[in-house]
Amino acid sequence: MSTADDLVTIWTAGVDAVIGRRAVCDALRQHNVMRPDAVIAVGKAAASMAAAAHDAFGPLPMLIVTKHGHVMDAPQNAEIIEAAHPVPDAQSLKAGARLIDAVDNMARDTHLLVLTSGGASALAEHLVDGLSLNDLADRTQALLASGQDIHAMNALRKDLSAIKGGKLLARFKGQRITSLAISDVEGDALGVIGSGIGDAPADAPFDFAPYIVASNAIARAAAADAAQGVILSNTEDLYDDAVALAPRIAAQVLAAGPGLHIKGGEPTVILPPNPGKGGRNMALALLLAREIAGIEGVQILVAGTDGTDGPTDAAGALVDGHTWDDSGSDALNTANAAPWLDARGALFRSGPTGTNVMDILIAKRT
Ligand SMILES: Nc1ncnc2c1ncn2[C@@H]1O[C@H](COP(=O)(O)OP(=O)(O)OP(=O)(O)O)[C@@H](O)[C@H]1O
Ligand SMILES: O=C(O)[C@H](O)CO
Repeated sequence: MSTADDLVTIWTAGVDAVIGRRAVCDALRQHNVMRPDAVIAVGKAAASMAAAAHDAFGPLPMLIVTKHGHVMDAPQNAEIIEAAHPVPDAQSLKAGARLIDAVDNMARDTHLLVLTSGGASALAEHLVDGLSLNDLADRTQALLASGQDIHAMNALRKDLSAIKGGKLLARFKGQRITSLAISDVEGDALGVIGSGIGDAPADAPFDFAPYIVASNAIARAAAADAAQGVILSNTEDLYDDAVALAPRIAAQVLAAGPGLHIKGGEPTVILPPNPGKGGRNMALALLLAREIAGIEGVQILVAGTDGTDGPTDAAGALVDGHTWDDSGSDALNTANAAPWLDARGALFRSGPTGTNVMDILIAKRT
């Protein structure tokens, strides 16, 4: 097996350990979750998470809200709304209205199972008074280009929303909510994942049982287990601007001997006006390619665990000492890493994965 295959194999082992269907299936068993009366699933992993509920309990009233193209595992009886990501569209508002309608109409003895995963912030929305869809789309575009981290972005999103930050579940008049979430945020807080669409207000009158069922840490541990080589580091420290991260990561890898480094998190990027095509993983990969240019025996894979990096069809990229040439500077300045990396065979396409635990980087030095 080539080194490139090794990195993809290790990354894939990490992602496989946190697939929605598997994570929810394990959690339902571990926490002895009783059969719910209804299921609401929102996020990029919603279909996969909902499939586990169907596996465990059979057909149930189910509403799934997910990103276009991420419906592969959805149970047949489920109502499915596909919406845009990362910038909300009219479908996101349709999803928000349906979620409100569904929760409002639940009977007093209802046990509701809520399944949340990353992407939910964009995929479902009900606007506060005075805000239009265009306003929301413009504000979201500006936020995404600003280089702010997800905690800062979602604090703002909660203020603009009538369903985020516990507001959807505050409407519930039933008996019990079990809320299972796959975390794609630093610190794994339910109130931040999907801007807290699966969270309940502190004074909720119903029984509320929240659990985080998958995370970046779990995926990285599984990746480390699957690796043959020596693991030199396994850390969740990809939380900075990609421009600042690249030299730090390269220095760490080059200073260490042969072996593997695994990193998790979510780098940020500041986009120029009218950016080209790319994502934060591709931007980081391109910057790393420049750092390791001409050096033999180093390979780095960095990719989003949901299978899509920014508005592209690839998860990320795999670079080595031969990837970089000076035309890469232009791709960096115009945020156009996707076509540049694609032309060099460096893009990594996994397809939608059924999970979303931020990004994973694997660096190998031989
Ligand atoms: N041309 C580009 N080059 C680099 N990064 C880009 C480009 N276009 C968009 N991005 C970045 O892609 C990010 C959105 O990525 P993506 O669609 O993978 O969502 P995400 O952050 O994983 O979403 P969520 O957290 O909601 O699941 C934004 O932070 C944005 O800055
Ligand atoms: O949807 C969101 O808000 C992000 O993916 C974080 O969960």
